[in-house]
Amino acid sequence: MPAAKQRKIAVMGYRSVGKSSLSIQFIEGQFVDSYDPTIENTFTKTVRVNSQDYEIRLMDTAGLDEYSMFPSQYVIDIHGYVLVYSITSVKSFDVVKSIYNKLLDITGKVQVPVVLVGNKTDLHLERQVSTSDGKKLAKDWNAIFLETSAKENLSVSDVFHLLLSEIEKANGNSGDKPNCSIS
Ligand SMILES: Nc1nc2c(ncn2[C@@H]2O[C@H](COP(=O)(O)OP(=O)(O)OP(=O)(O)O)[C@@H](O)[C@H]2O)c(=O)[nH]1
Repeated sequence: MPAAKQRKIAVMGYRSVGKSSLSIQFIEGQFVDSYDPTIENTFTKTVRVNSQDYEIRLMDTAGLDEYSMFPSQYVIDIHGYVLVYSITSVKSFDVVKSIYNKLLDITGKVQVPVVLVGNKTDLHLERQVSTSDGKKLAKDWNAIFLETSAKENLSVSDVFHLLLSEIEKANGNSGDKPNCSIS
């Protein structure tokens, strides 16, 4: 059995889009229906994907807006990003675009492993961002796109599993081969 790989993932987006709820649903398998703004939280969990164990450190970050500087502590050492908006908020969709542009700017990379997540699909009557707009944005970024509901635990673990695969690809690994790159 290959040794567990350590992967650091940052969950970012506008306020109240469900970053903490997605993180807690993935790590603890529960949904807490209360709102407690996050300053910063780190969660850890070991998961197995494609016969490889990963020790995930999940950084649940404070909500940003289009005027926020990209927080420097989420540039170095982060292997991949979960960028979250709420399907009930156009503003949160705009903010996620601004975060992505700042991320590329500050890392100086043309591409980083990203999963774009449209959360709160259970609130379909309040939808303001269409699935096709989300898909199109992710295509422009060459990123993975998923719609989720942290409340109903819909596609939540897929977000993290797919991001781990993207990180492997970015490291030049197609799957379960040993990772010898220095990234
Ligand atoms: N209906 C519904 N509500 C959700 C979902 N995800 C989160 N919420 C609610 O949205 C509110 C904000 O959720 P949080 O997870 O705290 O959002 P956050 O993005 O971490 O917020 P900040 O820490 O302020 O950045 C809470 O009341 C959650 O219960 C979801 O999938 N469906």
